[in-house]
Order: sequence, then structure tokens, then C-alpha cells
Amino acid sequence: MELNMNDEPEVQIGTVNDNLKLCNTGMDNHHTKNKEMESSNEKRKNYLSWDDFFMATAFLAAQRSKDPVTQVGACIVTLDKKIVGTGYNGMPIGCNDDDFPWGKNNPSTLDNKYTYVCHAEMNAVLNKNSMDVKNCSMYVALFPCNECAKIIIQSGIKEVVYLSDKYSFKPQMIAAKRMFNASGVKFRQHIPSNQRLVLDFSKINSNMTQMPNTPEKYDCK
Ligand SMILES: Nc1ccn([C@H]2C[C@H](O)[C@@H](COP(=O)(O)O)O2)c(=O)n1
Repeated sequence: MELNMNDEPEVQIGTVNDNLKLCNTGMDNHHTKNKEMESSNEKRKNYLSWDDFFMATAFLAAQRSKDPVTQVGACIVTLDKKIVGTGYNGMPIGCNDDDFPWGKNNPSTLDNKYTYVCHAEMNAVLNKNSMDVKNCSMYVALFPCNECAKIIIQSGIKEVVYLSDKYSFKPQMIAAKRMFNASGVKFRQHIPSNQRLVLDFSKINSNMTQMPNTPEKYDCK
């Protein structure tokens, strides 16, 4: 899965650079590199930073969204770096994704998604799996609107880390910043170290020349 921090997914592990290297050097070099790494005592260098990890988690959550135009994800993290909630923009529970509108340019308010969709931030707070989210940080793809800002403030979240503020000119985002400033919620933009992250599900098996039989075929008694 490719987590394009701006766009749609594909599916590798590590950064795009890792994978480009892998493609360009071919399998032999890949095996040599793997062998070199196996005998080295040094730790891996290009692991994800916490900020990149939590933002990527928000982006991964966004991939659950059915919104055909904008997929937003949010991830709530405690002071000791534990994820306690994720959310993405979607219809409320019980409101069938196929029955409610996903368009946004219909003249009738009743026929536009904005009337119904729950924002990623709201869902992340409501989906929390901890007692509360006091003093937590929220990682979110897009800067929160005024309605989500109210929820963020009331829930006790103390920091918002966003990737894009592309709607900063809209009154909703200006109001959100006003409220954050007044209530002491800090906000900062995260610039990811890589524009794209690729999850390669096949990489976990990449050092195997031959795969064993599936576990079901072994007699485990
Ligand atoms: N901070 C945000 C901003 C937007 N959303 C959701 C709400 C809609 O589903 C969509 C925006 O649609 P667009 O006007 O870009 O077509 O994104 C959110 O969850 N959080």
C-alpha cells in the first residue's frame, strides 16, 4: 500500500526510496544487501519518526473513507505515544453509505454530503478506546473546521498536528484557529520526511527462496 501523504494508496515497506533502490538493483543485490544487514550490529537508520508514524496512521485510517473526493483521517495519541483513537470521514452509524449522498454541488442542502458526513476528527474522539483524551495530541490530514475544533477543545486534546491547511482562507478554519488560540490548544504543521510511504506486504517474505507449506498442511498435534 502506498500511503501518498496527499493522495490514493497502492500497496510496499519503507520509503519510496527503499523500493526504488530495490527495483533498480535487482534481486541479487537485494539478497547481498540483506546478508550484509544480517551480520551488522547496527540498528536500522530509516525507521519512521513518531510524527511520521502517527501522521501515516491518520492517512491509513483515511483509506476507510467512502468519500469519493476527499478522504481525511485522524489519529489521537497520548503523551506517552500510545494511539487511543482513530477516525475517518464517513456517514453516521446506521446511515447507509449507499443511501446518503456523496455529492457536494447539489442545490438542495439535503442532497449534499456536508449535511451528513461526520468528520474524521469527530469520529476519532468518539471512537477513543481510553477513558478520555485529555492532554493528547491529534494528528490529522487537514486542518480542523470550527465544529471539530469545538469537539477537540471540549475533549481536552492539547495539540493538533496537521499536514495540510489548504482551506485556511475559509471562515471555519479561521474560527477554529481563534478558538484554539483562546483555549490554549497548540497547533503545528507536520512536514513529512517522505512525500510517499509504501507498504509492501510481500517484503516480509523477501529473504525466502522457497516458501514452506501453509501451516494448515503441517500436523501440529
Ligand atoms: N478537517 C476535515 C476537513 C474535511 N473533512 C471531511 C468532510 C468531507 O467528507 C470532506 C470534505 O469534502 P470536500 O469539500 O473536500 O469535497 O472531508 C474532515 O473529515 N476533516
